[in-house]
Order: sequence, then structure tokens, then C-alpha cells
Amino acid sequence: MSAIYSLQQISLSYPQQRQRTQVLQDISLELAPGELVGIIGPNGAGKSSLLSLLSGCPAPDSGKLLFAGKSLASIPLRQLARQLAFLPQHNPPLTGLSCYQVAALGLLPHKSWFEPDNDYDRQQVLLALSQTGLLEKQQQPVESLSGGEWQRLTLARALVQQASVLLLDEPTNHLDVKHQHQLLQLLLQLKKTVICAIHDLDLAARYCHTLLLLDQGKVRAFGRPDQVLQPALLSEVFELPVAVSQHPQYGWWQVQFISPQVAL
Ligand SMILES: Nc1ncnc2c1ncn2[C@@H]1O[C@H](COP(=O)(O)OP(=O)(O)OP(=O)(O)O)[C@@H](O)[C@H]1O
Repeated sequence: MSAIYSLQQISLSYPQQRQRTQVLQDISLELAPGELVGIIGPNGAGKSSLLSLLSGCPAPDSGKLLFAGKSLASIPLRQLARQLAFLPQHNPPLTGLSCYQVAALGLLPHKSWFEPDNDYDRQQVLLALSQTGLLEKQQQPVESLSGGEWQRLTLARALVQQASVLLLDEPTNHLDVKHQHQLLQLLLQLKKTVICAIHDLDLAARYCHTLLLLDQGKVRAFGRPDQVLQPALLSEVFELPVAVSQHPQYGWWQVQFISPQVAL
């Protein structure tokens, strides 16, 4: 199956004072369609920067970035918005709208100016609110949502967008345990290409088909969870002793970092 994303020797830097800081270095990999891919790595490793790059902005300094075989930069924005949805870590605040209205913003790439919503559109919005557990809150003003509810609402908006690719920056970070599992199960059931930055390595191991371990802007490992979650590598990258084991009953990989005091 041909790759949904192909990255060839991608590098990215940001301007900082009079210099440029290198954030991603020489990244080459291919992402298969229909997979749940987890980007893991310490703070500042470049996870959000990579997701932004995959969304089309910013463009890489060098290298080739292909989306479904075409140069990502050559795809018109509106066309791209129908194919991919990006949920950054920090969303611009929205006020004065209900949950329903925010979820319905996902319809915009499919509409012309002033085109009213039809029954199908309304069904899509209600389905997404239901999938994210927010149906009962559809009339609630967004300002009054909790952090986790707001996070689920941004996913609802992305689902309404009906993009085949979801780029999610730490989609579980405000969610309680039940909602973390529900969200990841939903992402698996959607059978879309989902690429998400995620800090919880146990959740990543359990739900992601593929993991990408970034450290200081470089790919340290890329493959199945059991290939990537190597204790020596994790210990070096996260600078903590670590134990990796398999759940005796379910076979899931589990990662336990050991606090330095215990290790001494
Ligand atoms: N717009 C910017 N201008 C300058 N530097 C930036 C900019 N955005 C990110 N950086 C820097 O790039 C590096 C990578 O940041 P990025 O947000 O991609 O890391 P991350 O792996 O997502 O981190 P975290 O786990 O903390 O969210 C960091 O050192 C950050 O300070």
C-alpha cells in the first residue's frame, strides 16, 4: 500500500534572535494509511513541530514532503482542509458559541459561503458530538466547558470535517482515564490515518500500530511498539532508568520509569 506521507531528509528550523534553531533534522520515513501512529519523546523533542509540518505549515527548510504522492505544498488549502484535520496543543479561544456551533465549524471546508446546513450536515454534527460524549452538552456555551470537554469538542469538530487524516497534538492530556481509553478506542475504530503526539507510553504502546520516537529533532526509532520501546533506548532518551514488560494476561507492553531515588 502506498504511503499517505513520505518524508525525505526533512529539516526544520525556527528563527531565534539573529540565528535559526534547528528543530527537526534529516527525517526520512513513510507513514502507511489507516494506521494510528504515536509520536513520543521528551519535551522539546520536536513532536508538535513535526505535526505542524505534516499539516502543511510551516514548510520544511529542506527535504521532500509528499502527501498521498503529491508535494504537500502544492495542494490548495481548501482541498487540504477536506483531507486532513489538525488539532494543535493550544487552540485559539472561542467564545459566544455553543458546543453544537463549534462542532459545526468542521463543515466549513465542504461548504460555499452562506450555504445553509442540511439534514445530513446536522446528522454529522450530532454523530460527532455523540461519539465524543458531548451530545447532552450541545447547547452549552463553550466558555463553560471543562478542559477535557473542550478537548473532546475539538475532536468532534475534526470528525465533522470528515478528513481521512487526523493530526492530534496530545489529544489525551486533559482527559480522565476513562475518556483517554474511549478516545483512543474511537480513533482506532475510525480506521482513519491518525498521527498523534502522546506522552503516556503505556497508552501509546497499547493503542498505536506504529511509534515514532523523537529526541532533539531526530528520529531515534520508528516501528511497532515492541520494536521502539527498548529499555536501553528509552532510558537514554528520557534520562531515567526504565523497565519494559508485557502484561501477563493481555500481552500489552508496559513502561515503568524508575525514579532516580529508587534506582540508587
Ligand atoms: N515558533 C517557534 N519559534 C522558536 N522555537 C520554537 C517554536 N516552536 C517550537 N520551538 C522550539 O522547538 C523545539 C521543539 O518544540 P516542539 O513544540 O515541537 O516540541 P515537543 O516535542 O512537541 O515538546 P512538548 O512535549 O513539550 O510539547 C523546542 O525547543 C521549542 O522551544
